[in-house]
Amino acid sequence: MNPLQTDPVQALISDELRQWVQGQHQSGHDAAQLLRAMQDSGWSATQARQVLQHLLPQAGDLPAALAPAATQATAQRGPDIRPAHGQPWVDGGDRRVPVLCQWNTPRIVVLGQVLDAQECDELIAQARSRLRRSQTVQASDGEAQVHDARTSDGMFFQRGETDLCERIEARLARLMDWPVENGEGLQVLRYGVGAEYRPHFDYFDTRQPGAPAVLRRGGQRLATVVIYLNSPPAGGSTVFPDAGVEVMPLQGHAVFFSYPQATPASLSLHAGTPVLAGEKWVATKWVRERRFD
Ligand SMILES: O=C(O)CCC(=O)C(=O)O
Ligand SMILES: [Fe+2]
Repeated sequence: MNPLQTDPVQALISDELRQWVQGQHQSGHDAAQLLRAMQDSGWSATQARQVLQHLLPQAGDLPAALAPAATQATAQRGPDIRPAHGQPWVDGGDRRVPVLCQWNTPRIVVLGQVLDAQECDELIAQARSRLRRSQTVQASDGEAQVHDARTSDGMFFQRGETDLCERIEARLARLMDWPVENGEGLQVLRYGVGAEYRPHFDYFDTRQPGAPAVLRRGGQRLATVVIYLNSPPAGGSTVFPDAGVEVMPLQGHAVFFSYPQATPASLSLHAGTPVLAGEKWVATKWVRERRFD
């Protein structure tokens, strides 16, 4: 055991996870239902039970671990990037893409050279004149709003808007084994010195009044690919606080992560850390459950 972590269970519990468990419990979901939801998100039964027992001591004894067959039967196939037969790369259709690192819970895959330097530079050039201060989706009504948590400039391409977008989208669809039509258009972001994207989830919170409007087009988001279009001299990594993972921004590399269940138990909380020198440019692809029009 790591001598620095005196309570390994507490180390698993972020504020978001705590609030989610307590909120779900208060709104009538019992500990067994929460155990199932956490297992469906990829948690081991042992760790999920430890977390639930810590947060809901009043809930009493939890059921034994769910049989794997029970969770697998409810699990649906979603977008994923998985190298075959222990190979160090995945097939992107028009190129082999190196897999540098991968995690299972949460599912995170770090890829090298998804885009070459020329493609990165071209995408930046196509996006530059269309940048506007980035917005976030307003939870209350589904409208886009400028927000302090997100201090970048950004723009969206339509899906297939340029030959380059089409080529990148076909490559990403092949890598994720998920239809091009289920993807939102590429978003390009530029962060200057000090700009960041504070910890957030990419899925939509279905309890919010604005959710139906957002979900009507293509359903829930299931996964994200963030592609680094340049290499900032310092800062600008992508961090996953619940997974203890930090991905460094290097031109052409990318990080894929998925959240099959749209809850904090997905452990997909992530942030773009402040840029300390120069600029950071990324392209983000979000993919949905169904066709996105
Ligand atoms: O800039 C980053 O590293 C993360 C971007 C991100 O989280 C997003 O676009 O949703
Ligand atoms: Fe994000």
